[in-house]
This record gives sequence, C-alpha cells and structure tokens, in this order.
Amino acid sequence: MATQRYDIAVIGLGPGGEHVAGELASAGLSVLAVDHRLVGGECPYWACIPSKMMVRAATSLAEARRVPLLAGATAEVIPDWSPVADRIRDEATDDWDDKAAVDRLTGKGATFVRGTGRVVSANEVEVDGEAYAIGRGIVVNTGTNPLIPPIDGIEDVDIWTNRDLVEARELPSSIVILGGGAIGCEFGQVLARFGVDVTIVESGPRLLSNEEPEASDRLRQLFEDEGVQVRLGATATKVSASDGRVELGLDDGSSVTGERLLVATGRRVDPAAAGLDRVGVDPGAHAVPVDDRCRVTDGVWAIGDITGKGAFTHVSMYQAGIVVRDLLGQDGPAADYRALPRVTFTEPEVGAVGLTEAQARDQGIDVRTGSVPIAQTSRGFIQGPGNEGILKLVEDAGRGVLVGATTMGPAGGEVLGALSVAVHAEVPVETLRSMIYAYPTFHRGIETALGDLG
Ligand SMILES: Cc1cc2nc3c(=O)[nH]c(=O)nc-3n(C[C@H](O)[C@H](O)[C@H](O)COP(=O)(O)OP(=O)(O)OC[C@H]3O[C@@H](n4cnc5c(N)ncnc54)[C@H](O)[C@@H]3O)c2cc1C
Ligand SMILES: NC(=O)c1ccc[n+]([C@@H]2O[C@H](COP(=O)([O-])OP(=O)(O)OC[C@H]3O[C@@H](n4cnc5c(N)ncnc54)[C@H](O)[C@@H]3O)[C@@H](O)[C@H]2O)c1
Repeated sequence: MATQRYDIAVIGLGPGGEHVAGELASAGLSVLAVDHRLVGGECPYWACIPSKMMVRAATSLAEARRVPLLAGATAEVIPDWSPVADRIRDEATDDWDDKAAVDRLTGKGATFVRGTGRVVSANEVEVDGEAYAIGRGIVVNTGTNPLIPPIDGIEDVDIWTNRDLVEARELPSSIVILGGGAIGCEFGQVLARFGVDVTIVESGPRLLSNEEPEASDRLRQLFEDEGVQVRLGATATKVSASDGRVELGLDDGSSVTGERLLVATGRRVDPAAAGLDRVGVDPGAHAVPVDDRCRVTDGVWAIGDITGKGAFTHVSMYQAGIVVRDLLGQDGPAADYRALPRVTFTEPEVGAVGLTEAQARDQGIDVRTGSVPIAQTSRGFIQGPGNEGILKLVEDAGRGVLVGATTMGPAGGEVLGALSVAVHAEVPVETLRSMIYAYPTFHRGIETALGDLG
C-alpha cells in the first residue's frame, strides 16, 4: 500500500527526464524523481560530453600534425591521455559525482530518490520496494545499456564498453572495436590519433550504415589513411583472452587481436526492467511504442532512447518538452521526426538530417539528388589538408522540397543547421536557390549542390 503521494513520478533521469522533473516541479507540481545512477544520465557522464572532449583533444593533435603542410615546423607532437582523463574528471563529470545536478533538481522543488524505479500501474510506482501513489502522470526515461552480442567466450573476457573507455586513465597500446557505428567511429579515430593501434570490426558492409554510402566510403578511406584497420562484413565467431591480449575469431577463419576489446554494437532497451510490461508494453520490444505526445498509455509517458525515435540527447530533450506541455495541458506541436538531425563527431564531422537517398526511394518518393565534394568548393580548396567531405541533398522532386541532406566535412555539424531548417520548414528548393550564400564559407557548398540536383 502506497503511503506517499506525488503528482508526477519520473523514473530515470537522463537529459529528458531531468528536464521534465525540473520543469514540472518549477510549475508547482509535486515530483518524485528517481535514478539509480547519476542525475543527467549517460550523456554527461559516459557519452556525449566526455566523448566530445576526447574528440576535441584528438582533433587538436591532427591539426598540429598539419602544421608542416601549412605553417612551418613544429616540435614533435607527443600525445598524452592525461589532460583528457583529467578534463573528463574535473570539468565534465566532477569525478562522476552528480551533487550539482541533484541540488539543481531539488532546488526546483522535486524530491530526488536514488534507487531503482518501476512502474506498477498507471498510478503507482515502486522504488526499491517502496510504493508511491502517483496522481497525474508517470514519465519513464530509463535509457539503454550497451548491447553485448552473444559471441562464444565473451562472458569470460574483460570487455570494455563506452563507460570503461570514458573512465580510462591510461590507454591500451592496441584495441579491437566491435561495431563501426557512431561510437566505434568516434572512439576509433580518437584512439588512433593518440597512437593506439585500432582495428574496427563491423559485421555490415560499411561504417555508419544509417548514413549515405558516400559518407561511409570516404570515412573508411580516411580511417585507413590514418592507420585504422577496418574489417567490414566481418562476423565475430569467438573471443578469448590470454597473456594480456584479446583475440577475436572471425567467420572467414582469420582473427584480430588487441590489448582491449571495446564493444560498440548498439544499445539494449529493457522495457520490463522499468515495469513497462505492467502497462502493456511487450517485454521483448526493441523500442517502447509511444504516440505523438510520447504517451505509452493513459497516465504513462516514455521519452529518450527507449522510444526508438533516435538515440540522441536532442531527441530526449525534444520529447521532454512535448511531455511537459502535455502534462501541463498546454498547446503545442506534436512530435514530428521528419527533420531529425544527427552528427557523428569524427573528423570530418558527418552531419545528416531527414532521409538518406535510399530511405527516400524506399518511401516511393520521386527523388533527385545533388552533391558536391567539399574539396571542390572554394572554402575546401582554401582549407587544404583536412578538407575531405561531401555535401549531398535529397529532394522530393514532386513537391520541390528537400527531404534529407548530408553535410560531411569540416564543421559539418554546423553547416547542417541551414539544411535542418530547409527540411523542417519545407523551404521550396526554388527559394533556397534564390538565397545569397556568403563567400567563401563551407555552407556555400549548398548552392553548388542545389545546382547539381538532377
Ligand atoms: C559514447 C556515446 C556517445 C554519444 N554521443 C552523443 C552525441 O554526441 N550527441 C547525442 O545527441 N547523443 C549522443 N549519445 C547518445 C546519448 O547519450 C543518449 O541519447 C542520451 O543520453 C539520452 O538518453 P536517454 O534520455 O534515453 O537517457 P539516458 O541518458 O540513457 O539516462 C537514463 C537514466 O535512467 C537511469 N535508469 C535506468 N533504469 C532505471 C530505473 N529502473 N530506475 C531508476 N533509474 C534508472 C539510468 O541510471 C540513467 O541515469 C551518445 C551515446 C554514447 C554511448
Ligand atoms: N554523435 C552522436 O550523436 C553519437 C555518438 C555515439 C553514439 N550515439 C548514439 O548511441 C547509439 C549507440 O551507438 P553504437 O555505435 O553502439 O550503435 P550503432 O547502432 O550506431 O552501431 C552499431 C554497429 O555495430 C554493428 N554490429 C552489431 N553487431 C555486431 C557484431 N556482432 N559484430 C560486428 N558489428 C556489429 C552494427 O552493424 C552497427 O554498424 C547510436 O545509435 C547513436 O544514436 C550518438
């Protein structure tokens, strides 16, 4: 029997859950906010922020190595992981202490409980066995955990996930990375630039398989030029460890070895762990079904990676805003994922929004594409070393609007901004063609790619 009552329970305080709890408490509702680890979730402590600090450091090494090509001589650039590890501890994670975040949340009036929460019904939750009656709504933002594939021998090997690498004080001399998605590519390039011998093993035919093949192919080439070994279409059949090395056997009979094995093969959603099976969600679901207000059922909302709408912090925050409005009875647009932006922070950055060419064709859209290699633009020419990339547009020719774009190149994630507006607002291609694009910018490549649509 629940003796304590709240208007709202937020189970899991990833970026979106923390926002929902804070906003609703500030609006005067009584809010029970629950997390069994750190307030803020994966993003600030083991994901976006520390990984982008690593990228920042690795990019500075790459730029220093370009000095002889552009600006004279440098003393030898000697990579050292200590400043990165220190920055992650001191500036990003406060040594994995969330006191500041907890204070911020409770300062807004929420009650924070550190524990494992579970939905019991649409008006009751449980935290470590303690029951709470919930009057107005339960919001679930429990995120994901690294997915460990069932490879023969893997349970006997001390594998790394993103969490181990982010916490590492020292780097191994060599590493095998299983998975060539966003995590594998970002970390793989960082580690290679710090002198680690990196092998990426990807079971699919290309890196960043959700993005345009042109981007994947360029990235693979660049990685190989930097000394990263890329094994595509390779399935791991067994793994073992001995003498301080991990050996991964592959389906073609070959094997790869490294001091460490980093598993980056996607994420696992566990609806039942959050009690969502109690309100009708299939416990084996790979994503929690939600409507366009992120409702699972009457009285229960879900946001973030578990909804399968894009495992990004900006999706979690976007959905949080929708749920806050819904719970406060305010008007506002429903969720619309047509112009979902994403950026993989390799160098060059791979920015993308909306549909790829293949996805647009699969939807039966009358597709026209236009593209330009960044090196062929004025700014790319000026940039010289490090100017690799491509800008590609996907047009719905029937409607004369862009439905997708890829901005791979220096500052690719920033160039993406203009094209996110174009896709989101369905700006007519003719209007985009009539604009003035500043010279010589990277985004001016958009004009050239528009001219190439055909
Ligand atoms: C290495 C890496 C790099 C990334 N880089 C980027 C990036 O650059 N940009 C970007 O947009 N995204 C990035 N992401 C993805 C991003 O981290 C997630 O999309 C983001 O954290 C949002 O997740 P979420 O809202 O689902 O919750 P999460 O951040 O996963 O947080 C969920 C919270 O719920 C808690 N929890 C779980 N179960 C329970 C329970 N039963 N009871 C109580 N608490 C519970 C957990 O302790 C956790 O604090 C990256 C991910 C990784 C792994
Ligand atoms: N910059 C960013 O926004 C950013 C950065 C990192 C992670 N993320 C988010 O985190 C999520 C998880 O990242 P991720 O890289 O783990 O997942 P992912 O889904 O992006 O990539 C996983 C890759 O592993 C491969 N794979 C799966 N099983 C395999 C196996 N047994 N052997 C070899 N390869 C295998 C898949 O084919 C896929 O290419 C991403 O979906 C992304 O949304 C975002």
